[in-house]
Amino acid sequence: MFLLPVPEYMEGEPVNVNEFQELARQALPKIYYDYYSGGAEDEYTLKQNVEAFQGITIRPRILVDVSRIDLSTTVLGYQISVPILIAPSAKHKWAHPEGEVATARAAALCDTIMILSYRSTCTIEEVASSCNAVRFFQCYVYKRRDISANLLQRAERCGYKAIVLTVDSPRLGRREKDIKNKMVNPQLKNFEGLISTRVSTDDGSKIEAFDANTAFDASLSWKDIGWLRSITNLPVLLKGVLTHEDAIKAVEVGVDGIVVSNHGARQGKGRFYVGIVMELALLVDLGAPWMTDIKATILSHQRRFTIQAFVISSVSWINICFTPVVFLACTSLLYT
Ligand SMILES: Cc1cc2nc3c(=O)[nH]c(=O)nc-3n(C[C@H](O)[C@H](O)[C@H](O)COP(=O)(O)O)c2cc1C
Repeated sequence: MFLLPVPEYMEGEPVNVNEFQELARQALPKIYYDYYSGGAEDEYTLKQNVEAFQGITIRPRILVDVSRIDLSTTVLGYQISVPILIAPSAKHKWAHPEGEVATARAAALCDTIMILSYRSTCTIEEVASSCNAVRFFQCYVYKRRDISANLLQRAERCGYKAIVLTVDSPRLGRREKDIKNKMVNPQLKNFEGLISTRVSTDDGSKIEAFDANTAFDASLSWKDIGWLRSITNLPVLLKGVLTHEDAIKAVEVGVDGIVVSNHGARQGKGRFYVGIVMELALLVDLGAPWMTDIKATILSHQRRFTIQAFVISSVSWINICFTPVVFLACTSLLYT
């Protein structure tokens, strides 16, 4: 009988993804741990995200030759080793001194794509020069459009391959833990000389001013995709789509892909992950922050995708526009 070799276990090493979360809780100052792990308001949607994942089961088929498994796929034509991308997440330096540069190196090592957050703690240029990972750049649109244009054009010059426009946050979520911790948003290097990003909860401002609510352009609408197209030649993905109506609109305005996401329940009460996927699954942004078995998720995702293809089969162009991919966030917190 053939037995798989058991890797030597080092005392204290995590063997399950949930253990990383506990290690992070022990290692990080509470204010940062709460920032990374928290959700908006009463965290009801966050709990729903996690529970939805726990409810997913796999319908295994037997006697299939699995001696050679190839999980590689392509996203926007870029070959990656597994259908998992690193989702944009802000402020990696709060978890590790090397910040997003280390995350980009991890992406390169795993042969996948990193989406750099607009609100990163390393600059667009630092991350670009750190390794040869394929990188996308996530952005928000500020009232000061010149600032958004500045960052997008820098990303394009630095060889980022796509723009991921996050559209689920006309106003930022009210994260109660951050409010209680009196979290202070740092001045982000990408914005130096452009705008102050430093905001604190104890500077006399109201809770609504806690984050970038004063800077975000709440009037952003479908017509502005044209504006985005006019300032960049890169493909545009929309992140934060939660209904089939909006997915269809996204295709109509000519975006190159969508990311189904409720922002990890950080920006209010978007519909939770499984509910979204039952409506449509195109690019799937995982709704649970910590997963126990990534492979199981990919398999179940593919099964759901098949179901979705059936549900939306009358809208045949959707099948050719999108690649089924699982987006994973928080990777830097776990691995840097
Ligand atoms: C600490 C943290 C920061 C995030 N920052 C951003 C961001 O700057 N821009 C963005 O579009 N999404 C951001 N997100 C949302 C993620 O891209 C992703 O949608 C979310 O984490 C859901 O995936 P998960 O539940 O597997 O973590 C952030 C998520 C976390 C946890």
